[in-house]
Amino acid sequence: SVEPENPQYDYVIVGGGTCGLVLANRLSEDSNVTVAVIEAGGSVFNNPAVTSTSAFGEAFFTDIDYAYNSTPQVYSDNRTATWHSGKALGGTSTVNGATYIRAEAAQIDAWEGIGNAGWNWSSLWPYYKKSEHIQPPTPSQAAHGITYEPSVHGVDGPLAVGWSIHDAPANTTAIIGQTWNKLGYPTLQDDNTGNLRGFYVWPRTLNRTADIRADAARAYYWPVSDRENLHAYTFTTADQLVWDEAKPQPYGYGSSSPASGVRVTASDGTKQTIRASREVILSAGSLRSPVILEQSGVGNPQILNRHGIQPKVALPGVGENLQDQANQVLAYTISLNLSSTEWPPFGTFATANDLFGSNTSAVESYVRSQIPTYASRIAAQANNSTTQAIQEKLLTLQTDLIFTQHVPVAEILTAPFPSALSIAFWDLLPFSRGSVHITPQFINGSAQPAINPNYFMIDKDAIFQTAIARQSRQAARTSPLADIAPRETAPNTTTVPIDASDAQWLAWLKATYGTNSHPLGTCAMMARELGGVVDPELMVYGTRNVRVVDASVLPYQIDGHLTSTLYAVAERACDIIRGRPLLAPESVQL
Ligand SMILES: Cc1cc2nc3c(=O)[nH]c(=O)nc-3n(C[C@H](O)[C@H](O)[C@H](O)COP(=O)(O)OP(=O)(O)OC[C@H]3O[C@@H](n4cnc5c(N)ncnc54)[C@H](O)[C@@H]3O)c2cc1C
Repeated sequence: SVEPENPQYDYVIVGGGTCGLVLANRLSEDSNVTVAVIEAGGSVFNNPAVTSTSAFGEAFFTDIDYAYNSTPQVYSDNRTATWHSGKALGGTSTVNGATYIRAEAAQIDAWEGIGNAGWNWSSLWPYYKKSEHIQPPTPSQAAHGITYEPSVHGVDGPLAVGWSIHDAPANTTAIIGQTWNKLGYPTLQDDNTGNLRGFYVWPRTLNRTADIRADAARAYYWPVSDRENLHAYTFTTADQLVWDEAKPQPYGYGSSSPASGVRVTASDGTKQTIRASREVILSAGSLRSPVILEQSGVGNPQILNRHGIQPKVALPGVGENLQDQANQVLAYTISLNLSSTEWPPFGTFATANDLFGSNTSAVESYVRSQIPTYASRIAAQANNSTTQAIQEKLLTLQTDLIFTQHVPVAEILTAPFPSALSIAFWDLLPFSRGSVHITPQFINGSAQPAINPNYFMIDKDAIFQTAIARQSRQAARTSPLADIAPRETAPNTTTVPIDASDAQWLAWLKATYGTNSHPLGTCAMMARELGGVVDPELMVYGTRNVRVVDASVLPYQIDGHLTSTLYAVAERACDIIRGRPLLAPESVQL
């Protein structure tokens, strides 16, 4: 079909990914409004690397994966890390591990304290449920040790959540669960209650009956794709926002005229402007939404001026505050004959007390004493976008969550495969901060943006990662797991001896980490004076009709995995945008 030149819609959504398609669906529920989605990728509806529930990793480095590279990491041997990221309708939900685990309640409650009135666990809770429909464990899965708590799940949302028909054999659930119980971790009835400490067999975003991945497109887009008021521009890249210069800047200096649309490039190189009569909403993900803002003149004037971009809104937090977790894997031979073809869904969440035991207060004292140093180090690398005092406030909040509220700090996945056992783990709440920004090469289309997570910049992260590695190894050396995993092959006890020092562990950790693929924080929802980019209504400060709704708005790392929380945030954002009454907060009673 022939597109009208410079077509106009009420809402233009940039990025048809995990959050973008929630917006596309909910905003177009109102047949009186028109909605456009601009998506750089295409449909993966029939792509087996996406649809198969056993294909994790098969889409990596294909044409639906951006496969971003970080800059050389100066605090860890100058290695670069590869960040997979979906380029398709459905975004990263089409290539991810599909794990469905919500955040820890106290972390979401803490959002309110940094300028986000109305955002807390109780107010997000009904939106977690609104997005989900749970498929209870089958009798056979229940016999394999899978449990759940019906009252905490949604029953009629678009997103299918459940356990795969290829679930791991019964004996491994018992072996792994008993091992973690022996180490003091309870087995949870359900890990989606907001209290994560313990061992659990987690559900995934999949349709069990059809045995197919439930990505954002399958859940939110395809069921409504024939709506006449919804149009997806696929294989189309958004370059920058267009401002209506004829209209006044509402807030004087440092604010913009309204955005009137988005300049896009189609796959054949044709450029056009898709006009927005109400709003432009960026949902291009943590690594792209901030650079689209920068290309549109919203960001740190020092950076914009360096690239010859006229600043429209001075917002130094754009692209800063990037946080990701470092992921590591211990490997063992296995003496069981397993037939499972799945990634076995066994997770353990550990608190600082679990990791440090009687040494916890000493670790807490050390971390608290170092906050000024950590804060000054973060401020020094942040392009003059923040101060030591601001970072001290933000790090103190995180420290309180860890040591006062006892939120889990480690996620450990114990995964028996037919040929090996792996134990993957990560520090959930790193203090290191980095950035993503435009470069001349990115602007001329020849390279990716500059992505620098600064892994291990802060020694707290090294201390925690080392303790988590030790705890993971201890699990492998505890029966009954020790009986089926007789020999460690990575790192092995020669490289990292059983009584290895912190320095020996750290050398191995820095040489082998990979990204955990959970980047966030680069358009943080936070008070503007703290470096925030969007307000509690997800509106970009200094603009009047540009919002961001994607992982970049999460202000700091959370427990669990991101999509469950992102679907909930996007659902709540839709009610905000539509001006509808928000769902009533609910407290979780168990
Ligand atoms: C390997 C991997 C495994 C993961 N495993 C899990 C897991 O098991 N469970 C979990 O909950 N989370 C997991 N995550 C994290 C989670 O999938 C992401 O955090 C989440 O999907 C991000 O959603 P988003 O809406 O922010 O961005 P995305 O879903 O990435 O959507 C952004 C969209 O914007 C498009 N886009 C970008 N730039 C432009 C542009 N200029 N013009 C037009 N379109 C553009 C992209 O193509 C993409 O479709 C994983 C992530 C990865 C990479």
